[in-house]
Amino acid sequence: MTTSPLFKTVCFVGIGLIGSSLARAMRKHGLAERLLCLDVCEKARTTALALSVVDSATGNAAEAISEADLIVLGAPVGATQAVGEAIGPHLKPGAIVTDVGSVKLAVIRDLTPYLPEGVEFVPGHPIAGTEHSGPESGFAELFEGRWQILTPLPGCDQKAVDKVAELWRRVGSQVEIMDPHHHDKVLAITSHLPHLIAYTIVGTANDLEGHMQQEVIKFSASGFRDFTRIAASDPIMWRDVFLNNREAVLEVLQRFTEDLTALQRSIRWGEGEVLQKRFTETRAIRRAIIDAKQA
Ligand SMILES: NC(=O)c1ccc[n+]([C@@H]2O[C@H](COP(=O)([O-])OP(=O)(O)OC[C@H]3O[C@@H](n4cnc5c(N)ncnc54)[C@H](O)[C@@H]3O)[C@@H](O)[C@H]2O)c1
Ligand SMILES: O=C(O)C(=O)C[C@]1(C(=O)O)C=C[C@@H](O)C=C1
Repeated sequence: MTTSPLFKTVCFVGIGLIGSSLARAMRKHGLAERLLCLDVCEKARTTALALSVVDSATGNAAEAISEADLIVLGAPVGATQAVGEAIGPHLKPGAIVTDVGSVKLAVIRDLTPYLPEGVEFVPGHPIAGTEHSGPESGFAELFEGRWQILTPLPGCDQKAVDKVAELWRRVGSQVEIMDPHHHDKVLAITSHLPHLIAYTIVGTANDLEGHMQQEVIKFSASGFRDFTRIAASDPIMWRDVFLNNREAVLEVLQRFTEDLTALQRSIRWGEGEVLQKRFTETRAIRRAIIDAKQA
């Protein structure tokens, strides 16, 4: 469905999987008059242009930013300070800046010092993605039926928050407003820890002796295959997530390690009822998630 444009000129800073998916969705729904991108990677710029994801692509911040009404930051979260430094001097009064970073407190900390008066920042995080990266991997439907979390700071202009929320609703997402600190704690358990576990288990399998490694690939059962999908996620993006949500991840990892040790003990001592009770509880959680999706 095509609707009236919400923004005149939109600039994506980082036109990878997420930036290019949002650009495609905005084009599909007619939400902007002009789509630009600023990316440090020439290949990403060329690909985004060749695929008509954007109308114009540049590595020059002044050119990209000075006319933009909405700026969407889609670079790895560890690049936020560099992005702030590059775009800050060129932001026009009245512009809205938003981001899609998987971590919120660190992005707010690293970007805010570079934002001039009269520019509103509405931090955001789409709970949608894949293990692929780059503009060639994006698709317009990525955000349909998914959550978009916004973590505006006190004092942020409500009109800017409403406009960014409207953008995400129009690309098919459901919007939730959350405190950034709470966001980082919730995502540490629902997204960051699962990725760490996947990286670990696939790494452990890879460290096995040569003949065992071959068997792992040959007989990879579906449970392990699911882990390998997650473990194929972008190394730079995930390095930055762990370094920038250190406290929340370490806290939840501590609890996870204790729970794992308790299960290890139950296996050692043959406590079948303990294992069965735990697995019954976790099966109920899976079913509740599926039911909530279907509701
Ligand atoms: N991949 C996911 O599943 C997913 C889901 C939700 C949110 N996110 C978040 O979205 C952001 C982008 O992730 P992605 O998967 O699209 O990454 P990606 O690797 O596909 O794209 C990132 C792009 O940013 C560019 N970039 C890097 N540094 C830059 C800089 N200083 N200035 C301009 N461009 C720069 C890169 O060249 C690349 O084109 C990350 O912050 C990530 O945490 C990712
Ligand atoms: O489906 C996947 O591949 C994802 O990992 C997506 C996923 C997630 O953990 O759910 C990954 C990182 C995000 O910041 C948001 C979404």
